Amino acid sequence: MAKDPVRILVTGAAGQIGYALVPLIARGTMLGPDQPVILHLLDIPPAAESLNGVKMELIDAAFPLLRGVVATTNVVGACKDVNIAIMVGGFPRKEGMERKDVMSKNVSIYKEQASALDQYAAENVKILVVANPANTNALILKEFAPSIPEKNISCLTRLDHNRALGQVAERAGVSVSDVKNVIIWGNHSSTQYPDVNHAVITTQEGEKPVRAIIADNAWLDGDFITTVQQRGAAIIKARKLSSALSAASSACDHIRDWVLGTPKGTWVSMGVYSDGSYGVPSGLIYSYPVTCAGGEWTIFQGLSIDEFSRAKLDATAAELVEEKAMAYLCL
Ligand SMILES: NC(=O)C1=CN([C@@H]2O[C@H](COP(=O)(O)OP(=O)(O)OC[C@H]3O[C@@H](n4cnc5c(N)ncnc54)[C@H](O)[C@@H]3O)[C@@H](O)[C@H]2O)C=CC1
Ligand SMILES: O=C([O-])CC(=O)C(=O)O
Repeated sequence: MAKDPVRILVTGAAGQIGYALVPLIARGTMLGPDQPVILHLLDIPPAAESLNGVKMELIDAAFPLLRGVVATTNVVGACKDVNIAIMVGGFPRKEGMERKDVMSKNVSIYKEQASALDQYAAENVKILVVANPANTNALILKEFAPSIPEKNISCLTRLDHNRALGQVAERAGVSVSDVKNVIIWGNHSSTQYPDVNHAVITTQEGEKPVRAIIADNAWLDGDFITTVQQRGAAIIKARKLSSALSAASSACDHIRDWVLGTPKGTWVSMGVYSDGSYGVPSGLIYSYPVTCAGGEWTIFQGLSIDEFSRAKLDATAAELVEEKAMAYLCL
């Protein structure tokens, strides 16, 4: 029997990530080739005409799975009955800025849109915050949407996770699909900790630790980490615009794994509400290794954390505590 369509909200849909993301959703990359979708596209009035152009192109592309497009500048109309919300709307940083430098512009958007989602979204809506500072925007959204369970609110660190997979694959000379179980800990910022200590590469002789195959701890503990931490800035420097196609693709990966489940023996990184796991203060949106099944994520427990890693997990947590205080000052 044909499935009922799922309503997916994309905010900031007239922007660069929005333009890359909506065709992926309409093609089935996010929820699979048999799942019809209705897209709800939100942007602000100055972008209304451009948003309408995106709607026209979606119609022109004749996507078989696309059962409807709502393009609006009205937050309530956009949030009505949505099952999934991808929150991209906001302002990107420019060269030379840190992501938290756009905090004052963006957190107030998340407070306002939290209320609309709280009141009008479908029960059990799953929310992914992409706009920066992503973890703190997601935390503000959580705090101002009291009826939405915290397990339904997340932020995107899958792009950092995918960047880490890409760096390891290039260095090891293997296919990216043979690398798994890297971890991004903490904030989607330059304090994030890309961790390969539990990551493996599939070889003809089975799975081998990344550290054994790459055999270059100086690189893994040095340039690898800074390359992933600074990749967003490197893209801005090169394109004069921040990452868009990779962000859109990673947002699809994030939702797909959350809804449809992670493959057996694999975890992915998601920014989720911390419960104190791995000694991280509770009450932050912190990126952890998670497995997903039945539409729910679970923090993967029991990994050993060495002294080098401990310091990095703590430093990125400390930045999130600071950002939380800064966000409340902005509101
Ligand atoms: N978490 C992650 O991995 C990544 C996050 N980002 C962040 O995603 C956000 C979007 O990036 P881009 O698409 O490149 O920016 P963009 O400037 O091209 O698009 C943003 C869109 O949001 C709209 N917007 C602004 N305020 C809004 C509001 N109140 N409601 C609805 N829409 C609103 C703008 O009109 C614009 O169309 C930025 O904050 C950027 O820093 C970007 C890349 C990766
Ligand atoms: O770096 C930025 O400002 C955009 C972003 O979040 C990323 O590419 O990871």
